[in-house]
Amino acid sequence: MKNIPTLYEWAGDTQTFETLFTTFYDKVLRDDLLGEVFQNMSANHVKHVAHFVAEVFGGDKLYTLEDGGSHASMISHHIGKMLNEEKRQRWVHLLLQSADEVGLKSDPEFRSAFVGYLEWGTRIAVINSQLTENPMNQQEPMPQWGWGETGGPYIANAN
Ligand code: HEM
Repeated sequence: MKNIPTLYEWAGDTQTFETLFTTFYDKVLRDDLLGEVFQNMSANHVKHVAHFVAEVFGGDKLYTLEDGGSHASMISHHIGKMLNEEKRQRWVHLLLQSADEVGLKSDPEFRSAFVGYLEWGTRIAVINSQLTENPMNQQEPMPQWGWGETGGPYIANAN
């Protein structure tokens, strides 16, 4: 097939991601397990995470060019947070619930790629949250996610 859209194009636009994460963090802040974890999040948190994921999915570079973020700065937000599997699973669960609620594209291929990214990203977040220092170089490029990824096993300090 020619002209395969990026995950971002298939999902919609920046507003799609902002709506998704607005609904998600509404749930997170009311959640018995995650509410406390995010109680001090910044006013821009929702927008930043939406922009980060949209950029990873092939959208405009809003996180790196407008929000002043980088892959390393995203990682730094998780360092020392001591996240665990229970919290990770709740995070994924609430995001998938939000995806259905806001009517995110639900075809099997898109959702497979979406869940694949969430599994990857959240597991990296938990691993990094056990560290006391950010292992990532500021120059590291943003990750990119497409319709079928990973390319090999986990290598410590590579993410
Ligand atoms: C695909 C997975 C994930 C992505 C893309 C992601 C992305 C981000 C980004 C971009 C920020 C910085 C936001 C800002 O600039 O204000 C951030 C902060 C944070 N994330 Fe994540 N995250 C992921 C998974 C998780 C998970 C699973 C948890 C917890 C269960 C988590 C907990 C946090 C916390 C506690 C912060 C800092 C909040 C604060 O400022 O107080 N993240 N994340």
